[in-house]
Amino acid sequence: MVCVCTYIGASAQAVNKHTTLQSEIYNAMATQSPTMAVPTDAQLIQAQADLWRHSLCHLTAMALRCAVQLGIPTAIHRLGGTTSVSDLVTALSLPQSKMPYLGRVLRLLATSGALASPKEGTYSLVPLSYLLVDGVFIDGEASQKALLLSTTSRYNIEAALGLADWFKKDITPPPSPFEDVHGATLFEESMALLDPESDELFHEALAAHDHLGIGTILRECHDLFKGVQSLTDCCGGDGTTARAIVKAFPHIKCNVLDLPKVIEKVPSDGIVNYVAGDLFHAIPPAQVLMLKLVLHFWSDEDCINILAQCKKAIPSREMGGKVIVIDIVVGSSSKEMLETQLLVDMLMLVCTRGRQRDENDWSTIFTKAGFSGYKIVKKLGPRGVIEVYP
Ligand SMILES: C[S@+](CC[C@H](N)C(=O)[O-])C[C@H]1O[C@@H](n2cnc3c(N)ncnc32)[C@H](O)[C@@H]1O
Repeated sequence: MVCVCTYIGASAQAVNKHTTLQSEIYNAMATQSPTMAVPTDAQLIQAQADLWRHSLCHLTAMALRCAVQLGIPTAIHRLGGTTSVSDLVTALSLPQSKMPYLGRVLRLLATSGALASPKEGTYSLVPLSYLLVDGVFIDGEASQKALLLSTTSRYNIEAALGLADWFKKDITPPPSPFEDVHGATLFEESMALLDPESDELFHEALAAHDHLGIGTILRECHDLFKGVQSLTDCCGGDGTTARAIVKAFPHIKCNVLDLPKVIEKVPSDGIVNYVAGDLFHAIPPAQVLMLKLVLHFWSDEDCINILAQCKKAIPSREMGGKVIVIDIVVGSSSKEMLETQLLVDMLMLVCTRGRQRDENDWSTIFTKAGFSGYKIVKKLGPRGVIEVYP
């Protein structure tokens, strides 16, 4: 690294006009950041390009949102999986005059990996965009359209725009930036009162997010359920996960615990036993409890309280007692995967009071809740499947 002072000193010795100008620029930078090494010309050009990318990447999300709102993934699917821009314009009944503009949106989406472009001017689905096709079915309804539309909704964007103001306020316990900006809490009555349509979209998005992947877990972590006689899925909603478990392991007796307002809307199915309650107060006992995509929604203190309730509801480790936690475990050798995990953590920061945790965080919480040990059984993409032992 070249120290600022040395660099400026060297520039000052040069005599031509160009270097004098450069020296002035470097001097101005050095005044602002005396410890930062002055970037070279190549670094400056790269830094400017990187800055453009960082400050404009929300437009990739907006381009994807626009594609979903126009029904592009579904249209490509119906056209056989690959299509030209002109066929897409016709299929979507868009004005022909918009064809060049649509081509530019599709080009960005292909470059960012949301579509593929097998040859110039043609576009096809990739697994990501396949998840945005209407009615796509993989181990159940798998379309993630609602998730995309909710994370890019004006409510989420406005909450993120309020982040700097939120940091300056000293309120204990802090509301989320979402609550601070909108005066309503995601997934609660206040949001339904503020905007029933968006509240419905947020719930649809949550269900889409939570339901995708149980089939993979059951296939990849078969041993997790070996010898299990009974299981309570805590915060199991409408029982989608529990029914999938019973389908794969018919001998397991499954309970689903959720709030009364959720359970009263679930028709009994003769497959799963639905229990209305609050996991902070009492959990229906079982050999194994499952907390799938639950704890990231809560603070560390709440997680410890929830896990302490779990411990009361299971038998000893020798009797097969355990809690299965399925949640993000932050940390990956892939920069892209780590960035994904941290972006989801930012989503939690902006919209909820929860957070994503690394292995160290998880270990601390398990110990504080009185558990004797844990094992990360499998990492599935950004998530980990963890067994926690009493
Ligand atoms: C994100 S979690 C559900 C994730 C779910 N386990 C899955 O993987 O599909 C949301 C659920 O937690 C439920 N819930 C929230 N607070 C609860 C509480 N105190 N006791 C029981 N259920 C609760 C909500 O009603 C909602 O159904």
